[in-house]
Amino acid sequence: MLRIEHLSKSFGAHEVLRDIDFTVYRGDVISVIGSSGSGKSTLLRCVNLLETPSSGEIRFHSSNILSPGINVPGYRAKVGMVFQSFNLFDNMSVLKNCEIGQRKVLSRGAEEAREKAMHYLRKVGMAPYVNALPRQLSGGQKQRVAIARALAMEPEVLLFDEPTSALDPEMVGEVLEVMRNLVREGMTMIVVTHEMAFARDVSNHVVFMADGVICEESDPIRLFSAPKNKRTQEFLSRFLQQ
Ligand SMILES: Nc1ncnc2c1ncn2[C@@H]1O[C@H](COP(=O)(O)OP(=O)(O)OP(=O)(O)O)[C@@H](O)[C@H]1O
Repeated sequence: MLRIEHLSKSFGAHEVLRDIDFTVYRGDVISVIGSSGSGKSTLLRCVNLLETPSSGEIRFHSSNILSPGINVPGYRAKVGMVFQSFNLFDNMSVLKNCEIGQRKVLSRGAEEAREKAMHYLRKVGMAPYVNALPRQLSGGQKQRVAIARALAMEPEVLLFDEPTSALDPEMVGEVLEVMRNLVREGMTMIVVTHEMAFARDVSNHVVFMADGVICEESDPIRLFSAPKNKRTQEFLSRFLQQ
């Protein structure tokens, strides 16, 4: 459903992504791992069009979404994103946060938007907090609201950019549990993560990046038990020592 072809991205003279190619099939759960600064977040931001690639193509159901005239909000509704820092609207209640995108981008009526918002807030266990403001919530609760907000758009693919990195350790589990439930339901996901256990146990495909290129990719069993690339081996052995 999503194909990235020869994607490169530079910030000035700094080439951050180089000739990235990969394909996402329906139901895939792809973890993107690699050291800090290897380009993982930039890759996800390019897929979501928060950054404009310097070259290459992104095909979603065979249309090139980098062509002029593409409906960017419409595309982002189908390819949703969950950020490390939640990106909730601070002045809006939990419910409003989950309704606003549906109203503005999908032109859903008030009642339908409310129903969908409630449905997905229940799914992530946040229905009791509909009237709360984000500042009244813990980090784990904020992230669960952010996931409900993305789900309320009923996307075909969800992109997660280090969804647990900003959380206190005791809150990581509740967010990973919500993500595991989505995987069980067949959600297609790309997850940039430092959670190696999630990458190994939950995804069906793992992409290892270093210095803006994909060094190695495979199913998690092979990648974690017998990495072929020297940089993958070094990266994983550092993690195993921790
Ligand atoms: N807007 C920007 N302007 C200039 N350089 C940027 C910008 N965004 C990212 N970079 C640079 O691109 C490189 C890759 O950053 P990116 O955040 O994609 O890496 P990452 O693998 O996600 O790292 P981390 O795991 O620490 O989040 C870094 O050197 C970073 O400084």
